[in-house]
Amino acid sequence: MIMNRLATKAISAVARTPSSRGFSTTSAVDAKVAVLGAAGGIGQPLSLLCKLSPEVTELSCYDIVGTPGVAADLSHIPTKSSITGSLPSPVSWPPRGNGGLAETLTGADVVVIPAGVPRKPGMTRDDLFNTNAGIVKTLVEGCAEYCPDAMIAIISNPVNSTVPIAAEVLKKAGKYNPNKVFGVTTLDVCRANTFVANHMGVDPKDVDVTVVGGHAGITILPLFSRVNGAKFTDEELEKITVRTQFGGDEVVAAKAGAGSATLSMAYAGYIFTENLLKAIRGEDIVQCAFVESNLTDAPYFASPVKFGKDGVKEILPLGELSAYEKKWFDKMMPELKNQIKKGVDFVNN
Ligand SMILES: NC(=O)c1ccc[n+]([C@@H]2O[C@H](COP(=O)([O-])OP(=O)(O)OC[C@H]3O[C@@H](n4cnc5c(N)ncnc54)[C@H](O)[C@@H]3O)[C@@H](O)[C@H]2O)c1
Ligand SMILES: O=C(O)C[C@H](O)C(=O)O
Repeated sequence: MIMNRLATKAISAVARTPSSRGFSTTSAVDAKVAVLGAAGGIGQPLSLLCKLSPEVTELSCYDIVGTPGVAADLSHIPTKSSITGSLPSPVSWPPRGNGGLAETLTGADVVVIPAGVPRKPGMTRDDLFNTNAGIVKTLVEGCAEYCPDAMIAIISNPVNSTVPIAAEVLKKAGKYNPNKVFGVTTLDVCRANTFVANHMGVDPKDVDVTVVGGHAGITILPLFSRVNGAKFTDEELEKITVRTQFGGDEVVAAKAGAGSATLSMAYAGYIFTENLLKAIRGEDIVQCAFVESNLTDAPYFASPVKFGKDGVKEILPLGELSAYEKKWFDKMMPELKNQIKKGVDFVNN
């Protein structure tokens, strides 16, 4: 329930904000958000949503291409947040300062990372590892140097490996705070909510599915047994569970070589980010996230997490799984642990 209430509130905030007449005055405290990979399929709409958000006062967009244009474009939207766009070289919009990662990250409260290549049909998320592991490593090294206290929200796939990569990079730099590094699994929750609401014939805002595990195929485990009033035949439950686990593949297939989910991910990334900013401002927030965790014998696990101003405040108990969910849980664990280990080894070997 909590996440959906927040999602609804967040959307109504957006709906109010982009008036050509005025500027939102909702946020009381300055908050800088940096989007790394901001010129990409996710990065552009995510940056747009951040520019519209009353929770963001400063938005810095970074990519290896295109960000001066993205920033100049977004800067014409009449919301009160300031905006910059930087490339790795000292090129930025507006043309001042040194650009680069240093300017992008210095002073950031939240860093959101959708940088990296997306899947094509026939690929798994793990097939992205060779390219994206290095990208995430370099960007998080920048975070360690320029914004060691920021919360880091990782979207780049494979999330089950890129989050451990980020943690190991920060450990090496002596800057790791496990409460401030998260993999974004919100899109799995969005999909589960949408699919179950369609099944039940209710408004998606009235359901909030807990999704645990990781973010790849069978490591995604939606706990539909906890949805009040939901009734499934065995066949229906299997269908909706597998559809949630492989929702990403559905989009990759439909895009037919042009990438993976971007618009729904921008929405999900924005909800996650805005919730972090609300937590920083003192609201108690509960949302699912892939974090360092001792709930299971996997060192990282996605589950409902309570967030406060310093990041993770409490990882909520997993609770009891149904027999059907336990079957998936047992199947998922070896895969999840392998993908985590692959990320840890990438930095240390
Ligand atoms: N966590 C999730 O639920 C989820 C959902 C959808 C997509 N994703 C992942 O998000 C990533 C991005 O997807 P997309 O569709 O936006 O891809 P995209 O190719 O459209 O955009 C990626 C952007 O990253 C930039 N980039 C590459 N190397 C960079 C670097 N070193 N520094 C800064 N920027 C760099 C590219 O220039 C590009 O603009 C993919 O890995 C995809 O699998 C995750
Ligand atoms: O499926 C993908 O490769 C992108 C993303 O992880 C998703 O779940 O949509």
